[in-house]
Parts: sequence; structure tokens; C-alpha cells
Amino acid sequence: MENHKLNEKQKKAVGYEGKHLLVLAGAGTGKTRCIVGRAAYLIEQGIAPEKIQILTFTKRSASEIVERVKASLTNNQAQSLNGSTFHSWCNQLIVRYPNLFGAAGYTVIDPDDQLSVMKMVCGDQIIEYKGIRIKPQQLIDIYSYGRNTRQNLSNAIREKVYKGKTDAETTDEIDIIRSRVEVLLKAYQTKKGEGRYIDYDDLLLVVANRLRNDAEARDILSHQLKHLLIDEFQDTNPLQWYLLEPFLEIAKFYCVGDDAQSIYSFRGADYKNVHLFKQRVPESEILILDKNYRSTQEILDVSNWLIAQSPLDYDKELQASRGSGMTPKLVNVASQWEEANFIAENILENFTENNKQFADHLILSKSTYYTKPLQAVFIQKKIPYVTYGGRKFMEAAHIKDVISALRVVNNHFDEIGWMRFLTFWDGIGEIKAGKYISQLVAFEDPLGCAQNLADVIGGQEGETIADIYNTIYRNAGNVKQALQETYSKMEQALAFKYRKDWEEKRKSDFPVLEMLGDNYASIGQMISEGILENAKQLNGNPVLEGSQISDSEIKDHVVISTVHSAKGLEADVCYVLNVSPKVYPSAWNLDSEEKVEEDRRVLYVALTRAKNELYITRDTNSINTVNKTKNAGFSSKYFLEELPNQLTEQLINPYSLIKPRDISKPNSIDLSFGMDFS
Ligand SMILES: Nc1ncnc2c1ncn2[C@@H]1O[C@H](COP(=O)(O)OP(=O)(O)OP(=O)(O)O)[C@@H](O)[C@H]1O
Repeated sequence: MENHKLNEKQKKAVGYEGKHLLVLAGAGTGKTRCIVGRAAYLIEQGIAPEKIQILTFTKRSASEIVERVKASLTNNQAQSLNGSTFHSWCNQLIVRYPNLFGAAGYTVIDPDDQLSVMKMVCGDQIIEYKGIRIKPQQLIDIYSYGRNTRQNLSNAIREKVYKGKTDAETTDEIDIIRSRVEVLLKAYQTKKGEGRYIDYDDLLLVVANRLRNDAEARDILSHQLKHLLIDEFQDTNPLQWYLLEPFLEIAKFYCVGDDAQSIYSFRGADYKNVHLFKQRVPESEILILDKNYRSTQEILDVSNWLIAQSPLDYDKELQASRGSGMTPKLVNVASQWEEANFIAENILENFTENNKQFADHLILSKSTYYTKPLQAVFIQKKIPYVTYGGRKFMEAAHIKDVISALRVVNNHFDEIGWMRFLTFWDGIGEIKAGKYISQLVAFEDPLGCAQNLADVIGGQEGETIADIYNTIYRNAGNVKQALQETYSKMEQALAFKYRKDWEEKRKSDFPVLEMLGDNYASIGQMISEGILENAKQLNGNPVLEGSQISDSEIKDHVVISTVHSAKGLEADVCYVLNVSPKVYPSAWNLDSEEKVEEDRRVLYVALTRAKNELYITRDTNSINTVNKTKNAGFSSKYFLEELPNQLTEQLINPYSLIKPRDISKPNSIDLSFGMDFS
């Protein structure tokens, strides 16, 4: 089992006997291995797996850790081990204890729905002042930032609208618009209450507030939970800490983190939180790991150099236990097309000639958007790939259409659900739908809706809608059946609405949705949990990627990921895309030292994913702009501007290097050839 491959310090961490521990360690030093080892160790010590909760930042890393624990133990010992994100954990608690948390009958709304609620609240009101315009999405950002960072409204406005500026003029402007923002945010809160909606941040707050204020709640949970294992601790934000704090007396904390990999400040994370651990957590210790097992020294040299350029003191110098390897390549490209072709050819060469698999390759980009040309080239050259960091399955429009029908049966006060479901049908616009909704939410319960729906709407549409509603109502305890019947009744209309890409893209998602439904005991559970899930793994089969069902046999694929979704990942060969001026650091961030330093950490996370080969690409055209990005107060220069030559090997025009050799002078051709004119 994994435990056997631990070094002395890792063993000490895994078998820690004290109360709370923070394992503070650099990239690739075995933090994930320590979490896996810890969970396995606790189970072997006789702790019931359901009393251990693993918390991570992505669903993917949660399931990966749980799978690894299971694989390291025999006899299905870890069958009921639970790993989840903060949101999904809180949601599970709320679903398990509906009375305790007082949220029975509430519907969880995702960011799209949150925006719909905010739009309903704003109507045609727009906050405008001196060239500043605050739209509904920005109001949500302000609200969420304030709650996640636990800062007051003025500070949240300052950060989200005025990019953190603190001058007197800005402060005056904030004072003026503040009260108007407050009115709309309060109206949003009221609307949530009326529709019985819980937004993502509410999930954490509902649990946190209950536990902080209610000794009975703490007592109940203390029988259910003994150990909290928290990954990426450096990225916990003040709201998450507010949630975790009451658990300090309930469970033992085992946290792992790296201050140099903190990349979520936009969600309020503060890399310094790891430094405050001992102060905040009584009866705690910190253990440091310093030996990197992932990368060769040359890769670490570039990463160490990058982080040493920072004015912040991370006190990190990673040493490779694996020793020396290949020098990283700095690949200068003239266009995204050239970059994409270089990478594709490189991967194909590795696959056909160097005995590597597609899965040995990881491509990292700041944004998914930037990788579109690359994806096009991969499709053209038939390189299998998956993307991490894109839109989630349950957020796709055609899925939301069908789910909206389930939502309104589950909670008939759900106006967003009604609006989507009713306007799905030809002939019902928003105005008509609005009228119907006001009648429908007046019924006391879903049964009332079921009985009267056909009359409220009338006509053929009324019949169809009522038929679907009743079908779901009857099958509320058999989600798969409910989905199958709903889909068959909506299929024709769906195929028409999405006729552009129905056959190629969307249709195949429905069998998957039905399979997904099979995992839930009721439609209520599916709606509240399913909305939070990525649905990438179903019954152990990788089924969904974007809008396709991938063949479960094909497991070998290149991973294209945003850096933010790549935490914890590693690969033999890594390509870090577009490490160009104005991107690292971003031209948008030059006025803030904190943001520049966060960009540096993003690049650090990306570089430290590589085990053996690292390719850093950059756009040659933008290199000329390097010297224009100087700023008075602090250094915001292009991160690679002073990269010592010996740390990388430069490749110029790399794609032309691997194109077939042609002769320098063109030959003439004969076009009067091949046709027999006789
Ligand atoms: N004691 C060890 N002996 C051999 N290999 C190890 C040991 N500890 C960790 N590794 C290997 O080193 C690599 C990095 O480990 P792991 O992913 O746990 O690090 P990490 O600290 O979580 O990294 P990061 O924070 O960069 O994601 C993995 O391939 C892991 O298998």
C-alpha cells in the first residue's frame, strides 16, 4: 500500500497522533500522497471511513484521492469514504439533516440561475454613476466577494468595481453608489427567500451559522465526523474558514498546503492563511516537507528561479530527489497555429516513436478559450483529448431544459425553473409565462399544480406541460424513469430547438443524464446534488466530456487544462502555453502587486506539473513589447524577461523545424497533363 512508499517525514505526517496538523510543503513533495496515506492509515487504525471527510477544491481531485485510498486498502475497507468539495459537502449535510439546517424543500441554484434571479430583481434598473455601470452579474460578484472574504459592502465594491483603489475620490464615489447596491442586494436576498433558493455561498453559510450558534448541532455532527482531511489549504478563503472553525472542536484537522501555489485570491483566498495556522488553531503543529519527487532538477531550477524573483518570501527551494534530466525548452512561436502544430506533432512523435501514451501529455493554459485552435488541430490530427475547466455537464442548455421540468415538480415555488420550463415551449413567451407563474406559485403544493396546470395554461401546450408534470410527479421516487419519460415527451421539441447540433452533440447526453439519474434516490436529491456535480465519473466509468459520451475503453488521452483546474495533476511531458508578455503577468493586473504575484504563482503551479519534459511556449510578436510594461511602484515586468539563458534551451520557429524538408527554389509544374484530347 501507498504507506510503504513514504519517506520519514511523510510517515510522521501520516501517523500524526496530536490533534490538528498542517503539512506545509512545496510542489511535488507528496502532499496528496500524505492525504491518501492518512485516510488509509486512519481506516487501518479502525476509524470508520464514513467518519472521515476529505475536502478538496475540485470534484475530480476528491474522487481521485478516494479512489487511491480504496486501491491502497484491501477488502473494500474504504467503501464508504467520502471526498467532496466544500459546496458539495455542505449540501450533503443539508440533505442529510434537513430539519437541523432548516433547508428542507429549498432548491440549490447555480451561477446561471443566480444571475436570472438578480436580473428579475433589477428589472430595468441599472446603477450608473460617473461612467461606472453596475450590471446584474457584477452585483452578484460584489455580493459573493463580500461574503467569501467576509468584508463589508464598501470594500467589496471597492475591490470588484474599482479594482481595489483607495484614493479619496474613489471612496466618495463608493459612498454614493453603496446605498443603491444595498437596496438591490437586499431585494435579491428577499427573492431567494420567496423562491426558496439557496445559492452556492449559502450552502456554506447555512451550515456554518448553524454550527457556530447551536451546541446541539455540534453535538449531532460530532458523532458523525472524527477527521477532516483538507487539501490545498492555502486556497481556503475566509468564508471557508468561518465554516471550518466550529469543526475544530468536533473533528481532528489534517491540512496540506503550499503558500506558493495559492491561486484563488479572486475568490478571497489568502496565501498567508497557512502562516496563521498555529495562531488560529489551538493544539496544532506544522510539519514541513521539502523533497520533490515529481520533477527533474532542471524543471525545478526554472520553477525555483521564478519564485525567487518574487518580492514575497516563500522560503522555497525545491530539490529533486530524482536528480538531473532534460533542459526545459522555451518554444518561440509566431502564431497560435504554429504553436498548436508544434505540440500536435511533438505528441504524435512521442506516441509513435518514443513509446509514450497520449495520457503522458498535459497542456496548460490560463484560459480554455486560448486552447480552441489547439483543439481544432487535435481533432484534425485525430489526437484524443479531454479538457478540464470548461462548462459543466449540468450547465448545458439542453440539460437545463429537461432539469427545469424536474425542478418545478420538486419545488413549485421555483420561478426560475418555471420560467425556463414554460418558455421552452413554442408559443409561450416571458410575458405569458410570467402570468402563468403567478397563478402556479399560488397553489399550496405540487399536487395542486399537477391538478390544475392544464387549465391554467390551456390549449395543446397546457396538455403537454401538464402531462410531463404529472409524469414526473408520479415518478418522483424513480428518477431514471422520470427522466426517461420526460425526455421522450420533450425530445421532438428539443431536437427542433437545438437543430443546429442536435445529432452530433446534444442528443447523446440524454442516455447519460438517465444513467446519472439512476444514482439518486429522488428528484430532489438529484437536483440539489446533481447541480453541483461535474458528472464526469459515473459508476466508475468515465462517460462525459463536454457534450460527448466517450467510449469507456478509450482512456488514453491528452489532457488540456486550465492551470486552475490542474492543481495536483502531473505528467511526463507538459506544455505551458503562451507564457508571453502581457499574459504573465496579465496586462490587466499591472496596477496591483498582489495580482502580479498571483499570476506568478499560477505560472509556478503550471511549471511544477512536469515530471521529465517541460515546454514553455511564447509568442514572438509580443516579446517586443516587453519593455513597455514597467510600473513605478513595484516590479511588474514580464516574468521571463531576465530568465538566465542556461535554464532553458530556446527553439525558434519550431513547427518549421519538424515540417518535411523542401528545396529552396520552386520547380515548374505542367498542368497540361493527364487529359486525353483525342
Ligand atoms: N516518498 C515518495 N517516494 C517516491 N515517490 C513519491 C514519494 N512521495 C511522493 N512521490 C511522488 O511524487 C509525485 C508528487 O507527489 P504528490 O502529487 O503527492 O505531491 P504534492 O505535494 O501533492 O504536489 P503538488 O502540490 O505539486 O500537486 C507523485 O508522482 C508521487 O507519486
